[in-house]
Amino acid sequence: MSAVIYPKVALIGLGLIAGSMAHAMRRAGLAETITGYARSAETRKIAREINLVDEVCDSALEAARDADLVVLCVPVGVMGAVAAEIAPGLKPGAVVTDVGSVKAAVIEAVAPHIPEGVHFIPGHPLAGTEHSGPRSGFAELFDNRWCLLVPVEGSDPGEVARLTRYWEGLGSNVDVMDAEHHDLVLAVTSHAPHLIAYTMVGVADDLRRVTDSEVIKYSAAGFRDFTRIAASDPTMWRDVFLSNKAATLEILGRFTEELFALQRAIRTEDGDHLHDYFTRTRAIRRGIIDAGQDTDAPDFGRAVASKAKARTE
Ligand SMILES: NC(=O)c1ccc[n+]([C@@H]2O[C@H](COP(=O)([O-])OP(=O)(O)OC[C@H]3O[C@@H](n4cnc5c(N)ncnc54)[C@H](O)[C@@H]3O)[C@@H](O)[C@H]2O)c1
Ligand SMILES: O=C(O)C(=O)C[C@]1(C(=O)O)C=C[C@@H](O)C=C1
Repeated sequence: MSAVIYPKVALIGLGLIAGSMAHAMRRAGLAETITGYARSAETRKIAREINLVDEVCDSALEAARDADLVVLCVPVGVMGAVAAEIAPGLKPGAVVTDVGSVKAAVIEAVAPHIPEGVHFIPGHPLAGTEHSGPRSGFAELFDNRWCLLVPVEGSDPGEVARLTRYWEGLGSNVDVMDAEHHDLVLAVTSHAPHLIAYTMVGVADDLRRVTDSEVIKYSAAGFRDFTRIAASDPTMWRDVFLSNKAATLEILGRFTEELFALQRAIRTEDGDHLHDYFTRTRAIRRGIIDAGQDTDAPDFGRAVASKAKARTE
C-alpha cells in the first residue's frame, strides 16, 4: 500500500524544521514530489547541493504552485507576507499549514490571504534544537514528539484528519488545540523559559569582566543547558516574543512574583519555604519523565519500558 498522503508538498523556508520534514517525509514516503523555496540565495544553493528537496524553486509562488500541501516554515513575523506571495498559485482543495511557534498572530496574518476553496490548518511541532539552516534538519526530529494542530473556523474535519495522518507519518503524536490556549501553554513551556535562558546567559556574560573565563570553564550542566537554549536563532525568537506578547508578559509577571518570593526566602533564611518549593518542582520533573516526554533524560528509556510493562500486565 502506498504511504503517499500528499502527492506534491511545498516547503516554504528551508531551515531546521523544513529540512527535518523533508528527511522524515522521504523516510516514510509521504510525498511523491517535494518542492522548496527560501528567501536567501545562499540557502537555496546549499539546499540544491545537499538535495534537500526534489526541486528548489526561485520563488515561493513557483514552489507552491499546484502543491497538495504547502507548509510555511519561515519565522512567524513573515508568515503573512509569504502567504500573500503564494496565494495566486494555490490550487482548489490544497491544504496550507504552518509550523510557527505562535498561533493566534500567525492565523491573523495568514488567514486573510487564503483563497476560497483552499484549506488552512495551522500547526506547531513541539520539537526543535538550537540549530538553524538547511543543513541542520534530521529525519528523527519529530519522532515521539507532539504536534499541535490548531484548526480555524470552518476547517474541514476530513482535511484535519489527513494532516493528522501526515504528522503521524513524520513520527509525531497529534493533539488539537485552540490558538489562545496554545499560545498560553507555549508561553509557559517554551517562550518564557527561552527568555530566562537568554537573560541568564546575558548576566553571565556581564560577569565575565569579574570572573574572566571562569563562567565558561566551570559551567556545570544547568548553565550549559541555558547556553544551548540561548544559542537559538535570534530572528525566530525575536518574532516569537513580538507575536506572543500578551501571554509571554503574563507568564513573566508571574515568574517575577515567584522569583521575588524565593529571593525573600533566601534573605530571611526561610529554609522551609525553599524546601517546600523545590519539593513541588521536583514532582513536576518526575511527572514529565513518567509521562514519557523527556527523551533526553537518562531514565527516559526506563520510564518508557516500565510504562510498556505496566500496559502488558
Ligand atoms: N527551531 C525550533 O526549535 C522550532 C521548533 C518548532 C517550530 N519552529 C518554528 O518553525 C519556523 C521555522 O523555524 P526554523 O527553526 O526552521 O528556522 P530556520 O532559521 O532554520 O529556517 C527558516 C527559513 O526561513 C527562510 N526565510 C526567512 N524569511 C523568509 C521569507 N520572507 N521568505 C521565504 N523564506 C524565508 C530562511 O531563509 C530559512 O530557510 C518558525 O516559525 C519557528 O517558530 C521552530
Ligand atoms: O529543544 C529546543 O531547542 C527547543 O527550544 C525546542 C522548542 C521548545 O521550546 O521546546 C522551541 C520552540 C518551539 O516552537 C518548539 C520547541
